[in-house]
Amino acid sequence: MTTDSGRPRRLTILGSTGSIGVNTLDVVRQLGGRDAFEVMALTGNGNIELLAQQARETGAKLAVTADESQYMTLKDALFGSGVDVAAGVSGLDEAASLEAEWVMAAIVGTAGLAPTLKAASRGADIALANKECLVSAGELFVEAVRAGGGRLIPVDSEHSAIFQCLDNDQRHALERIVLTASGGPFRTYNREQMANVTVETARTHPNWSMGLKISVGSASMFNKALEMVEAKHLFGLRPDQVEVIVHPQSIVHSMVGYSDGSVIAQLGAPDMRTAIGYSLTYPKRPKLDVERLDFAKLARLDFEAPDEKRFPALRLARTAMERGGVQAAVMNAAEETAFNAFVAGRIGFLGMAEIVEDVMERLISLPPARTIADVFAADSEARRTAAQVIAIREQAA
Ligand SMILES: NC(=O)C1=CN([C@@H]2O[C@H](COP(=O)(O)OP(=O)(O)OC[C@H]3O[C@@H](n4cnc5c(N)ncnc54)[C@H](OP(=O)(O)O)[C@@H]3O)[C@@H](O)[C@H]2O)C=CC1
Ligand SMILES: CC(=O)[C@@H](O)[C@H](O)COP(=O)(O)O
Ligand SMILES: [Mn+2]
Repeated sequence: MTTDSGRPRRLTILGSTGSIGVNTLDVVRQLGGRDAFEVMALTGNGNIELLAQQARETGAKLAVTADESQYMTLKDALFGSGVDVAAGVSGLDEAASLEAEWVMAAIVGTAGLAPTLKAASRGADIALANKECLVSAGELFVEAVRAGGGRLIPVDSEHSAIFQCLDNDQRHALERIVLTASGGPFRTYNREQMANVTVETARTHPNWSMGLKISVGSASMFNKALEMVEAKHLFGLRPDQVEVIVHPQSIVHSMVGYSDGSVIAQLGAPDMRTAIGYSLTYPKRPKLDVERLDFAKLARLDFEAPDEKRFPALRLARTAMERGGVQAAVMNAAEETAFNAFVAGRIGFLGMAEIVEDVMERLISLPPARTIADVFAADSEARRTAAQVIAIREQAA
């Protein structure tokens, strides 16, 4: 995919060693590899072997590990390759600063916010997989992209679907969006069954192959909770315009409802390369080697109302959106902290939502964020509070 001047399009992948990162590199290969794209920077964290391999294969200018202690390992792995190496927060900043026209934001969690903001502020098109940017920083993030002059192109499958279904000429007639949710591996479990699940079962998504954090988030439906807030900011919606429907097959990726009763949906196999490819070639569509839907084989598509009693994350997202201010940033940071505690075996599966709710109540009076620094402050406060709540629960147990 060359630019108008015929030179390869420059791109950077923040989080190239993760599930989205690997899929992005596959799409880049399918669309012409080095003939069509110039890879400026690739970043990872702990998976140094894969990062070095990707950097060599793509001829990246710069490879960055977020983990400073891995700097020498990465340097050694790339010895003689001509790839520059950097590490830590400053390394991520350097990666985001290189002149790539298109940046895939695929770092997991709030760690992705600062480098994505850096790329946005210098005017890069942002392909946004990292939903946490929008959940935490909301309008401030949208404004940063707007001020930079680049485009914000959603990659999250549901938001890509809505983006594909939204006709800008009909914006005035948009009534609602309907986010589909698989329901995760515990869709049919009762609360007693959910209380004792392991990380291994929680990370086993019925349809998608994804990183650990988002997979567990699908199981608790905190992924959908984050996506509700993400959608609100991406498409400028009121909270009551954001609906969720459980759709166990993950074939309908989401829908847009208009004032004449029409509902436009985007369908496809559960394969992130479609959304990634669209973000890379938008407004054109790429030709991709992904599965085509066979409707006769599919035979049926099911839908059911979500159960907010078994999955309180959805209720918490609605509360966060209605309260506004930094409540969504608090929800996001508390959830990340609770997720880490679940993975570490310190709390049970249901404890995650309980901790998030507790932290949101404790921090209900935090002032709204005027700047990104305020967002980071709220995020830190929520992590501190969540850590305290977890410690109190452990003492009581
Ligand atoms: N996976 C999917 O299909 C989808 C993902 N998303 C979103 O995309 C983002 C990435 O998800 P996914 O690819 O599944 O996640 P993964 O866990 O698979 O990958 C995360 C990436 O971030 C890097 N990373 C981890 N910790 C840090 C850190 N502290 N600082 C900098 N980099 C770090 C990892 O490096 P390393 O591996 O080297 O340790 C890896 O490159 C998330 O926000 C997720 O919600 C959205 C829709 C679908
Ligand atoms: C691929 C993607 O975008 C994920 O967010 C996926 O949709 C998770 O599925 P559920 O959260 O609906 O289980
Ligand atoms: Mn999604």
